[in-house]
Amino acid sequence: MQNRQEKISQVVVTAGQMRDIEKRIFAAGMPVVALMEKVAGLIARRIQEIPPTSVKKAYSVPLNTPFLRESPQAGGSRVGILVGPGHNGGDALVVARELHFRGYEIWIYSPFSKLKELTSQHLQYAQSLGIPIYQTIEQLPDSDLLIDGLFGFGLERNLTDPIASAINQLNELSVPIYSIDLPSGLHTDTGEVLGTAIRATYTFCLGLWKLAFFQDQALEYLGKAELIDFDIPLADVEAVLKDAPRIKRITRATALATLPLPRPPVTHKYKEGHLLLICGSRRYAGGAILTGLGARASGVGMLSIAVPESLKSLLVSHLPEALIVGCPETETGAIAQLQLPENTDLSSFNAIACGPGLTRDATPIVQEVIKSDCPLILDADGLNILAQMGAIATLKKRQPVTVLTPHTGEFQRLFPDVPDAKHDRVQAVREAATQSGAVVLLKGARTAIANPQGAVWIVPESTPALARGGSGDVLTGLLGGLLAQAATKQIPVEDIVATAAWWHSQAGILAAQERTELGVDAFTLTQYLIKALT
Ligand SMILES: NC(=O)C1=CN([C@@H]2O[C@H](COP(=O)(O)OP(=O)(O)OC[C@H]3O[C@@H](n4cnc5c(N)ncnc54)[C@H](O)[C@@H]3O)[C@@H](O)[C@H]2O)[C@@H](O)CC1
Ligand SMILES: [K+]
Repeated sequence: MQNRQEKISQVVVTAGQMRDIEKRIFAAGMPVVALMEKVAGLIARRIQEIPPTSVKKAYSVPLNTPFLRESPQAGGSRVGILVGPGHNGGDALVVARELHFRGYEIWIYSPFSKLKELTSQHLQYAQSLGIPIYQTIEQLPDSDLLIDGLFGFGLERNLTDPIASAINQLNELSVPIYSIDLPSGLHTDTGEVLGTAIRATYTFCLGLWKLAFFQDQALEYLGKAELIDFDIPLADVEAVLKDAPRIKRITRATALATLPLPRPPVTHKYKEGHLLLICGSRRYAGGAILTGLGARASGVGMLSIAVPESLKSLLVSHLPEALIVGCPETETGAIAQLQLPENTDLSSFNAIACGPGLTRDATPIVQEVIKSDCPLILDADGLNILAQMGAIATLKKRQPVTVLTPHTGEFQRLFPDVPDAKHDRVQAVREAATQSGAVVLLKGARTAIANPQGAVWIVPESTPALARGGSGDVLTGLLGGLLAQAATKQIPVEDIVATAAWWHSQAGILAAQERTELGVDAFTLTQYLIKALT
């Protein structure tokens, strides 16, 4: 049984779902006022706890900046509170009041003339405490920290002046900004910037993770993100999400539970999966090695690698444990024909991963594996060839599992008619999967994986260190190895794909921590895969 915290940390909601969950809580009797007190109290506490060194823009704040002390000296810590018209502004005003009583020097920026009732009451009380309130940006005194409570999930249209230009000016100050719920100006679901948006140093996401936190276009605005769990009952979450296809964050606990560990005490190599990699060409020999090393790290029982004949000895020297199948090659050095060992055909394998380094000259090979009845992963040139064949029509004819692992460019070539790959990556990957019947993994800063029923997994953390040639080849091998091992188990394919993507990201994160973001070449990455689990 997963505990509540683990379950809550997996959930990702849209603004509409969050509103419905909130409605249930209020309908059950929780007073709105009490919930705001509770949530804002938690935020105020976190603001006092966060050490300045963990803050991205900390260079703009001297390390001993007093505003972050538990008990700041009176007059030493200046916090500006940005207040919007809705309950996001109400949260910010409760934070203002709490920090005021903790000895911080507070001022309030409240540019809206019409506020929701509760927000207006909090503003009135703040004023009665003598906290200065300003309506225009020009009046604002200096501060050491800004708290952004302009808009939360209630933002529904583009920001316009004067608030848009005020946000632009606030972003220019070299002062850290902590956003409440999400940086004001971001669309809660797509993460799009609605006119302009606060560039936060830190964001306190309230209650449940909102979808924007996992959309690539939002990342540079979010800063460091943290979930403030305010005890939303799981029953309310379940009641609202019930039949809707879920969007989930893959956590360490889920990924580890999906890995084929521990192994049964009595087993043999073929029981632990037989993977066939089809990869490489004279031009791209390294891709085949990296794919093989990714597969090696998966622990797969048997690994066969089909490459052009002229690459055979190279592959043997790098992967002595693998069965290297040298194939006849074209004049250009691509695989011309799959020449599998005697008594073996494509159905002998538990999974096939096909694509890295093939070149488009291997088109007949890709056509052949698509016709096979073996679970299949297509990557790189495998995807480009599939795109030429017409991805959706081709995949619809295929019965067994297919996994596609495109980056954004490949995705657009595969699914030219799926709208919005730039506007909303999560929606795009979901449509691609439902239309094609494949499990689709869309690579990015936040990789998203969808199954044909529309369920989505998101890899919640990664590193730009992985934006490097060959790192995708490693993922393909790793994923192939896990898929082959899962062949006899009842694990949903998308769980395996998400686990592979999570593992790949974790290895990148660990390698970048030890070697900087410049030190994570694809070969080095393969050396961190096992380390990331231990
Ligand atoms: N979901 C929950 O259970 C809780 C929510 N709380 C807070 O409540 C927030 C949501 O509150 P609201 O629904 O009041 O929404 P917001 O506070 O996000 O703002 C909505 C207000 O902004 C106005 N508005 C929207 N777009 C605008 C634009 N482009 N220009 C100018 N005005 C615009 C709307 O008319 C409305 O008055 C959350 O983000 C969170 O901070 C917390 O107080 C407590 C718990
Ligand atoms: K906000």
